[in-house]
Amino acid sequence: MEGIDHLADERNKAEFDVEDMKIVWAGSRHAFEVSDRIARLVASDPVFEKSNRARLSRKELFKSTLRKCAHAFKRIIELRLNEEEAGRLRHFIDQPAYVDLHWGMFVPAIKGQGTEEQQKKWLSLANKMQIIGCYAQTELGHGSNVQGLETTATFDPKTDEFVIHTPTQTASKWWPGGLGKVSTHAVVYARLITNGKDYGIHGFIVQLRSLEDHSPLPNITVGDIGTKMGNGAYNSMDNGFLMFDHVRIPRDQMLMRLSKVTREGEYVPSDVPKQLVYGTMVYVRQTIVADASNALSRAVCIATRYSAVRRQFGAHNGGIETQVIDYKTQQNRLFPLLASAYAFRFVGEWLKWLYTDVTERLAASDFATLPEAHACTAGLKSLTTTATADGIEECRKLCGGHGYLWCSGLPELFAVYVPACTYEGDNVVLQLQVARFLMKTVAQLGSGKVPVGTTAYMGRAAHLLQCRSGVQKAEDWLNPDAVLEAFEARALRMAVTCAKNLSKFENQEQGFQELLADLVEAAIAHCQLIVVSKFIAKLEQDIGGKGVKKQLNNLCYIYALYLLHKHLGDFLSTNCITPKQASLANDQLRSLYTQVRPNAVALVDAFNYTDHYLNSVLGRYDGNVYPKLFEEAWKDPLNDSVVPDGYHEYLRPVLKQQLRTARL
Ligand SMILES: CCCCCCCCCCCCCCCC(=O)SCCNC(=O)CCNC(=O)[C@H](O)C(C)(C)COP(=O)(O)OP(=O)(O)OC[C@H]1O[C@@H](n2cnc3c(N)ncnc32)[C@H](O)[C@@H]1OP(=O)(O)O
Ligand SMILES: Cc1cc2nc3c(=O)[nH]c(=O)nc-3n(C[C@H](O)[C@H](O)[C@H](O)COP(=O)(O)OP(=O)(O)OC[C@H]3O[C@@H](n4cnc5c(N)ncnc54)[C@H](O)[C@@H]3O)c2cc1C
Repeated sequence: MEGIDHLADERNKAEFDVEDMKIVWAGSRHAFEVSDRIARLVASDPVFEKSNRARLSRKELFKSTLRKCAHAFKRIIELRLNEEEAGRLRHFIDQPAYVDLHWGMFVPAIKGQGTEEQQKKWLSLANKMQIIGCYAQTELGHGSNVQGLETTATFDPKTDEFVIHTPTQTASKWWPGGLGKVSTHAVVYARLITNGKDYGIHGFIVQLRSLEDHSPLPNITVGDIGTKMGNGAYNSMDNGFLMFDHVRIPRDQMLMRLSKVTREGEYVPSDVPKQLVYGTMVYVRQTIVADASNALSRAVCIATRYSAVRRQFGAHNGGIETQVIDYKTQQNRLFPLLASAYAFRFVGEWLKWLYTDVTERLAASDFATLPEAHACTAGLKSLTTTATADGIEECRKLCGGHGYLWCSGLPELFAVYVPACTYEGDNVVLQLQVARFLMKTVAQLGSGKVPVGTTAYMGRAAHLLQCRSGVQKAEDWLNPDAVLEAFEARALRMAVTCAKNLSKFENQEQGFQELLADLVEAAIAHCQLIVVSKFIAKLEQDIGGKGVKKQLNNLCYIYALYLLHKHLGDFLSTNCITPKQASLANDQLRSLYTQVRPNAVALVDAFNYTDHYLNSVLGRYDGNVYPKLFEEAWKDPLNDSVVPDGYHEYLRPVLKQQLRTARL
């Protein structure tokens, strides 16, 4: 059956041009061409083979990760890949590794917080990987509460050095990726103390290991924190612990772009907002949002192809059974995830734009949009990673029993992805940042200050607080204004209710703590509005290609109406819509599922994933699932022998015992 496309019928049904959709998904023809070329390069290189990852011991997995990283670096140099191509190469190799933190956090931290001189010195080493760095912020005792970190950096004016110290066990750095076994350097976040005064958290570049033999430098204790969830999965990463015993570093290894300590030990605060010390997190949260659509689309691609291959029930007189993708329940679970993958793609594109914009403004000393950029990156990181982690697990269930096999690709994808709900900010803690931002915005509504950007809708409070949806028939829910108004009214009303409840407390902070759960829900409503509005904005762009826009339109309204259905309680209790209108939204949703159905396989083909990248028997491009499941089963080490190891010691005696008992 090799070579036959079992999904050909599905592909023939498509009502749009997949090649054009591939360009939309990639963001541009250029981005598509780069991704396509690099994905094939990775897939054809045996060093990047990954189908046996689950069977490797932790040590073997880690060593093979080092090999892949070294080989990737060699290929980048040999092929003279530029930054974009190198990034795609790492992406398609698809194995969490120290390089993610080196390129993803260490380098950006120095770029964002180092002076020009510091950048020149450290980036020239880091860019050539003559040093390898990580981002050492979290401690055993504190992760979310960054202000609560305990590691100290005390200035010693006698020697012009900082003394980095771990005063307690809970002050040990704990979690940084790449720290455990690889990094030679770290950006360490510590409390800056000079002249006996504590100036709070600042970043310092600290060398951890010898560049000659890789042994830890004196007074540094460092190691791996242990095995994490799942076979293979995130265990290729050496998340580490780190303790300092009065380790000395030169003063100029404090990252001094924002604030400085002089030779005399005087602290010179920055004239820019001190929150910029959190800048690396804003950057990484933005990349995590862009990455959410990768992970979700991957799971959806597997579940969609397999749902078209899999048949259950419905056969009459020995005829062919029903493809499970034809069941409305399957569609109701799968298609909103397909729509979410596209929605997150477009909101990720927009967030990248927002980040670039705020970076340019900051460079020109315009800090006005920083709070919004923080709220958007925090809130969307939280929203998209939660939905993606839940979505991957849903895709596993959509694949029935076979989804639970490692070779479906879904268990490992889930185990690799799910910590995204925690790292770079716990998802609840991050929504509370959005809630604080919303409460501030609501409080300013009467002050004449006009809300802008993603909170501009709050400026129309007079209308949005009292409007009633004008939807009268199912098709009215395809009107962007009707959808936006419902989402805006819901978000605003939830935020205003929280603000009103807050005002009942004499102590605002105490009130905030009391209302945490409601505040998180209001923040989520605001973030969902952002995603819906950016999808609608995408549709207003000039999108060419046969039938492409129609498909995107369907997906956009599936995303919005599915959210409306899922959060119906919010929409009804805030009186934004009536039960009748909710029922019309459901009718429309069912109709959209019917329209998407013939296009579903082509819509996941548009992700342009290679079989290597998917690493899934169920998600194979050719749909040839069953023979390949057998092939994988035969490869399992348990099938190396017909009679298992341990039979003579542990099975035979039991069986014999039972036999004797049975005869009695
Ligand atoms: C191919 C490539 C694909 C890439 C694909 C992805 C790759 C990705 C691989 C990932 C691999 C794992 C990488 C994990 C790497 C870690 O996990 S690194 C560690 C990350 N740690 C965290 O995120 C900690 C979370 N905690 C925090 O961010 C902060 O402490 C909190 C929660 C925001 C609280 O801050 P706080 O200063 O204690 O308190 P708060 O009063 O709330 O804030 C003070 C002010 O600062 C503002 N503020 C707070 N944070 C910020 C900020 N970040 N910016 C601006 N302003 C801020 C607040 O709004 C507030 O403003 P005002 O109201 O005063 O005006
Ligand atoms: C795979 C992985 C990789 C990581 N990589 C790095 C790295 O490279 N560098 C690094 O420095 N760190 C790294 N981290 C650490 C990560 O950033 C932290 O774990 C994360 O910020 C969450 O902090 P925490 O562990 O202290 O959670 P906690 O804050 O202890 O959270 C525990 C619970 O308390 C709740 N909670 C906490 N505070 C509040 C509050 N104010 N209000 C309401 N609820 C609250 C949370 O919602 C959560 O349910 C990594 C973590 C993981 C899992």
